[in-house]
Amino acid sequence: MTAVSVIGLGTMGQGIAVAAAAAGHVVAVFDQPERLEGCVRALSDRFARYTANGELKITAYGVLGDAVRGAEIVIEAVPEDLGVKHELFKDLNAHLDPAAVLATNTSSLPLDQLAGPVAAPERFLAAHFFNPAELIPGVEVAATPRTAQESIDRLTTFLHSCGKEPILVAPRAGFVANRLQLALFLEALACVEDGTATAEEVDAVIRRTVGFRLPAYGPFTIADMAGLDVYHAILGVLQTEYGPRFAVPERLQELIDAGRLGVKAGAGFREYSRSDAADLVGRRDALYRRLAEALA
Ligand SMILES: NC(=O)c1ccc[n+]([C@@H]2O[C@H](COP(=O)([O-])OP(=O)(O)OC[C@H]3O[C@@H](n4cnc5c(N)ncnc54)[C@H](O)[C@@H]3O)[C@@H](O)[C@H]2O)c1
Repeated sequence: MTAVSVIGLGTMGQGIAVAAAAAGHVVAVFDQPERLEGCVRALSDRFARYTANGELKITAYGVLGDAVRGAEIVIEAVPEDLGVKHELFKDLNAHLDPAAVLATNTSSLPLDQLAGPVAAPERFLAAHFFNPAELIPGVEVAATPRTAQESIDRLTTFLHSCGKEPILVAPRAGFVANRLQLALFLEALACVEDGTATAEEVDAVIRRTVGFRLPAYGPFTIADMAGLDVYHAILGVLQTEYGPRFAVPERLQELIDAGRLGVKAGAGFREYSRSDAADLVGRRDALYRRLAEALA
């Protein structure tokens, strides 16, 4: 059981607090005093929806120092504003336990800039949850060069204990998920603007085709299964039609030149044995059947 404090009890802070409380951790929460009551009410509702019959055990504080006293892990989810986060970190310097790990839930702010006023940078890192945080299993974890390995280990242990899957990525703006989500969004918008489909039609295509695939495998495994030569041919057509944003990347060309065409060649972005290839298809099909039923 870990003593965890969640600072900022809006959309994300509520979900993070629900996930931690449902896992049996000792949870303290803090928000601006005038908002605290409403935030805690919303948090209670979310907890009830999440657990159905669990009892919510959190303590809400209107004073920052009280909320983080004795906390082993502090997660901030205040607005995505460098100034607001810096002010909070300055205040926290005076109150944090010397061993406390401080995790930011920033979506996009570069971690080295964010770390500026943090008094103990070796215990500062990012834990990027996704909304709704109580339900979405993945959490991007990013550390700066100054973050101690022990802090990463303590945060990931805590996340595992909440049933989360921490995924370590570099501390670059937007990490991985937001870069990919925004790239998809920009191309979706281009489809609408050039008249290929309406926004509703784009949403339907994503939900029922490429989005339907993604719970099984990410873009590299999907590409290996499709065949990198197939991707190469499609990119050639799209580049002619839509320009250089679809040019064949050097990395893809190198793999193709080396004969690494994907699963069918035994290697693409990864290596595959014959049994791997059969497993990939078997697991994919089993999951898609369950998904199709669940979504029907
Ligand atoms: N909303 C999302 O889908 C999402 C997803 C991942 C990450 N994030 C990130 O999480 C963070 C919070 O986002 P959100 O959507 O929950 O915002 P939000 O506006 O819903 O909540 C922010 C909360 O912080 C409180 N707050 C403001 N200043 C404070 C301070 N000084 N001390 C304590 N509390 C303070 C506000 O009263 C509010 O309740 C941001 O960094 C955001 O980029 C958001």
